[in-house]
Amino acid sequence: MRPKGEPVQIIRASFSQQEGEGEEEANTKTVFELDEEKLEQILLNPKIQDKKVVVVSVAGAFRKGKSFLLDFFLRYLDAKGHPDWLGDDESPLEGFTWRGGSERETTGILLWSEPFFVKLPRGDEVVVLLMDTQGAFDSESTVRDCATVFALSTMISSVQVFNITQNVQEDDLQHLQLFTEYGRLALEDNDNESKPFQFLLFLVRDWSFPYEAEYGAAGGRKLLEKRLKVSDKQHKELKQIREHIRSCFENIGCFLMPHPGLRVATNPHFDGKLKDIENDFKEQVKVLVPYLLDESNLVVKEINGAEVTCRELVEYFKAYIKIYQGDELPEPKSMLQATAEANNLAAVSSSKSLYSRLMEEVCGGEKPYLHPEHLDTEHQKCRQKCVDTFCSTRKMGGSQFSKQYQEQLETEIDELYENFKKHNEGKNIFVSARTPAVLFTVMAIAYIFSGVFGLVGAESFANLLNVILVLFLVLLCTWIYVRYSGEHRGVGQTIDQIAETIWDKALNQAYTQVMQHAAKQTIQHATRPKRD
Ligand SMILES: Nc1nc2c(ncn2[C@@H]2O[C@H](COP(=O)(O)OP(=O)(O)OP(=O)(O)O)[C@@H](O)[C@H]2O)c(=O)[nH]1
Ligand SMILES: [Mg+2]
Repeated sequence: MRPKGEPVQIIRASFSQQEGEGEEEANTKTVFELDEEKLEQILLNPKIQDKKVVVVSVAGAFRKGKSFLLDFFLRYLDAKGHPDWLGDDESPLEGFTWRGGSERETTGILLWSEPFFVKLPRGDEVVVLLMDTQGAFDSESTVRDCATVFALSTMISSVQVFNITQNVQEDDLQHLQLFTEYGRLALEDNDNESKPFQFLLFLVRDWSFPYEAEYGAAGGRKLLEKRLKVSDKQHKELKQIREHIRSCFENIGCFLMPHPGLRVATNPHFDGKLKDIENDFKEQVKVLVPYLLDESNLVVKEINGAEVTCRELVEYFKAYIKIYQGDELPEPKSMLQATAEANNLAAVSSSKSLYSRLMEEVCGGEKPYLHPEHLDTEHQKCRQKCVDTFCSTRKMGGSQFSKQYQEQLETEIDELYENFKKHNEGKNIFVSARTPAVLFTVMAIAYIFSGVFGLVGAESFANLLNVILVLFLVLLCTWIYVRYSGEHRGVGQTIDQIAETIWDKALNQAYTQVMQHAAKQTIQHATRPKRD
């Protein structure tokens, strides 16, 4: 008996070609697109659009029986509380497409087209939506793709079934942490008090140790308590993962499922008939499905504490997908890539501090002024030494990967050198004495010329020069005060600028012109034919 309706792909993955730096670096990026029309057809159906919604999603690694399990959920909801909902032995399992084999089946995110209505014990009728997702870690998806699918389905659903096999392993927890963080980041809700997601169920498939923890929710609870336990003796990293997971979900459960039997797992002709499935498995399916979907266990979707209707969910879908289409979220990295990056950055940082240390010895605070050419030679020596140290430090990721970090190191060293250069210049007594020297020169010139103009009777010129003399005297006194007291440094800088402009525009030019003129005279004199 096929349930009414069909799976509808509302989020599909498409590939877009991205420009790289070189031709060989051009790569494809998966873009997740929302099929708004299909989504609206389902959720804006007048019969359901204003009803509160329960979204049950199943996510996890690929080829682990997610779609297969969802078809049992469909049977249960379709039977509307009938005790024999599991059906007869001969009907094949249909609904969300599932199949055997090692290649991935589901892509993107799918919803079941027909809504299921359930009356809650509190009185109102809600709509239950089932969501199937693309399996993570297939060979065609990047870490970003897997994180996006998992994060999106976690953000949209009120119940996230995290489908894993055989045990709750540390790598499952690490992936869960990465993926949920990717979701939490997108929500931009930095208030760490409230938990962003509702119910997470670790669903352990093929549990083979019922003698340690029995199948079902009670055994699951036992296992989960052990796996998510936080103790003082634990390493910080393990503690952090567990605290992170707990901080993301209001409620966390675990359910242990038995193996469905070899016919299910290995027979290519198995079509989902109940008669081919082990009894243990069927028994636990009969417990698991009501555990999630019974009217008293349904979890209505809430966002920021308010229950969400189907119509509102459409808007959330649109908003969330936009976040993942944009570039504002950081790129989640594979473990090796992230470690290689950290290694390289650490090597850059220690080489940089070596450069600073070496240069401090050459031209640090206490050291006297060094001729710029000499400083440059020292800089080249230290720079080479640091780049060599960087290259010889053991780093993950290979030499090609570390090339960009070497370039980064070189630019950062050059920036540091600019600072050392400025510092060294500051120690040049002639440079630091330039401002008072210029001010004093202007005053001297004004004094002499005012005397000359006084003598020839040009009183108004003489007076003007006296005013300039007083003005520069004031500037000189102010400059000395600023230097001495360290206050009003802006005023001091302005006076420095005035002095520098006068030096560049007038004195320096006059000096060069005088020198050039003198040189010309000397040459003319030397080349003039001698008269006997
Ligand atoms: N070992 C084992 N196999 C199962 C279980 N449930 C289903 N299978 C088999 O696993 C295979 C894959 O099932 P699917 O439902 O297509 O798996 P999926 O996780 O949706 O796979 P993708 O869509 O590729 O991500 C089928 O051959 C099922 O018969 C289970 O609990 N244990
Ligand atoms: Mg599937």
